[in-house]
Amino acid sequence: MKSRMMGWIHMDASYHFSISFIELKHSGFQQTRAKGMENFPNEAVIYVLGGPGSGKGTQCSNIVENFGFCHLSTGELLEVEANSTSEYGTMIQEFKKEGKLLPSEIVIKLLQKAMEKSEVKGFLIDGFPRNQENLTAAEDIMKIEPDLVLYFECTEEELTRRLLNRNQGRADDNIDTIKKRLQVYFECTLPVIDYYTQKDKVHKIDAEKPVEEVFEAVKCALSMLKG
Ligand SMILES: Nc1ncnc2c1ncn2[C@@H]1O[C@H](COP(=O)(O)OP(=O)(O)OP(=O)(O)O)[C@@H](O)[C@H]1O
Ligand SMILES: O=c1ccn([C@@H]2O[C@H](COP(=O)(O)O)[C@@H](O)[C@H]2O)c(=O)[nH]1
Ligand SMILES: [Mg+2]
Repeated sequence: MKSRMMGWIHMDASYHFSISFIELKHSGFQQTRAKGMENFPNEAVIYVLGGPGSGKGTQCSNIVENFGFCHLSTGELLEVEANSTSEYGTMIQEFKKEGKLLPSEIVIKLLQKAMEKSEVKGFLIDGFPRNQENLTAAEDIMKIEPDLVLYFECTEEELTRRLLNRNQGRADDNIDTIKKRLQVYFECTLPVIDYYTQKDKVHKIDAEKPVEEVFEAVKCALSMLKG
């Protein structure tokens, strides 16, 4: 029987955190090989990073369609949580509006739950880790290490243009919040990408190109993972 130690988080109403450890039994989880996943290693973890609007979600959809990974966007997980009866709903909406990063404890709890629930054990983790605190939580609490980091590089001008034209009703796609999100990205997330570059995990992709060309580069990066 396979088991793994994972951290779990408790938070009280005044946002104080404590972490305890529970042993999660994996015996009940099916190691299903989804269609398209046959050539990838079991439990592959791919981090998908890049500025807001760089096309992370767009390319993750393409990857899922072609290769069958489980796509987990932490921004979307937070949105779902905010729209539920969660006690953190207001906090999440406020942080998103300000383009600020939520405490790692909240994000990893949602991520852990989604990973445990997924039958497909190859993960595309979109938009995480995006600061040093996230990175430490991923390594020390979740005990996950990416097999590969896809880094979508794009200019600030193009990111801003795309976000202003996205038209998906996102409350943070307005110029004031976009400026704040970009600042957080440059200050907090680029150092995370540098960290994984030092570890030789990063595959940098020119995300300024049309969607189809970006996907060709993505396929090339994924081919390095195949066993
Ligand atoms: N290569 C591309 N060229 C032009 N437009 C693109 C490209 N990739 C994505 N887009 C468009 O840019 C917008 C942002 O894309 P997407 O939502 O995939 O970005 P994201 O990185 O997930 O952003 P966020 O971090 O805000 O979630 C969408 O309207 C999408 O259709
Ligand atoms: O790991 C995360 C992911 C997201 N956030 C907050 O959500 C918004 C939107 O995220 P997208 O990935 O662009 O959808 C982001 O600006 C943060 O406020 C987070 O805190 N942590
Ligand atoms: Mg996205």
